[in-house]
Amino acid sequence: MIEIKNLKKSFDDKAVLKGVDVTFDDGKCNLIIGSSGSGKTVLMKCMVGLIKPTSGGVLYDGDDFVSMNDVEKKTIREKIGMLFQGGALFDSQTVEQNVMFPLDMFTNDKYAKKKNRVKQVLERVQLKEESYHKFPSEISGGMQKRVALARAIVLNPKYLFCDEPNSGLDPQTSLVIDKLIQEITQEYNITTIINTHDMNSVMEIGDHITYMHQGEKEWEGNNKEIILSENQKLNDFIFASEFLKDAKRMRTIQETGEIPKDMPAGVKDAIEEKLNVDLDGDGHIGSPGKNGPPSKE
Ligand SMILES: Nc1ncnc2c1ncn2[C@@H]1O[C@H](COP(=O)(O)OP(=O)(O)OP(=O)(O)O)[C@@H](O)[C@H]1O
Repeated sequence: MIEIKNLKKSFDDKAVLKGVDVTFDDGKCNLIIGSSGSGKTVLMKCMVGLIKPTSGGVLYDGDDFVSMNDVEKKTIREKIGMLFQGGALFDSQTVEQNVMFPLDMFTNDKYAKKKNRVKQVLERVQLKEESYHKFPSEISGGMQKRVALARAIVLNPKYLFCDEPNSGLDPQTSLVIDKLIQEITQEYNITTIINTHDMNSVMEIGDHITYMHQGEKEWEGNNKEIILSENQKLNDFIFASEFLKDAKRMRTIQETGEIPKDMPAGVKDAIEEKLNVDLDGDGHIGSPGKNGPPSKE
């Protein structure tokens, strides 16, 4: 668990974070959303120690990272995995070498043990052995993201930070990467924080969503609550963003009664709840057995 306590950050006299309080739980995909300049990246950088906050706390399982000395901070950093925007793979190293890099840096393990661990995580992200000796330029964008994810989890992190994990990917590949991050988060009970602009991700894997607006936490909730939220700023943000296409789809559904084939299940369920109708005829409003009232048949 990571707790952010009254976190403030100013650059000169410009307040960028104005006292943020939020808790990110284990085993959950915690998404941070908000328009450009709202403070998402500064918040994430304060959490991993790349920026020193002006005041407030960042508690990793109860221990305040901000007030730790360098040795203590190192023990926390060793438990953090990071998936950078664009993947940030080393172009001149093979897939296997890229994933082995953190093991070379932070462990004294023998080569055979490291190789075995690399194989294990590459298998976990479903990368075929034939790509292990390829260079990043020789594999697709989706495969590069898998490699970057494998590298982020190779040291068994307790906390995983992902900055725009879907940037540059098509919607279908984005969904695959989202699902992979979600599965890994649940499987290893990781506290995962994802900075994203992708509303499909919000609907698919948003266990907990923090909406940032002008340096403040304006709203928090899950992917069902976000659709039903009456928060005006949040709704303005949602409808001004990529989600517009889903809003349009919603209108299409209302007008024609047809669900677009490529609509993610989470979006469909949320729209069912918003409209209070069973669009796909599965006998439920929202996801079966979990959310929403039973359909009125
Ligand atoms: N090192 C810095 N020095 C001065 N101002 C900064 C610095 N880093 C960020 N800022 C300012 O802080 C504000 C918040 O920036 P931040 O990068 O956190 O936004 P964001 O929500 O992540 O936006 P985006 O979605 O575009 O990445 C912006 O006004 C930015 O100019």
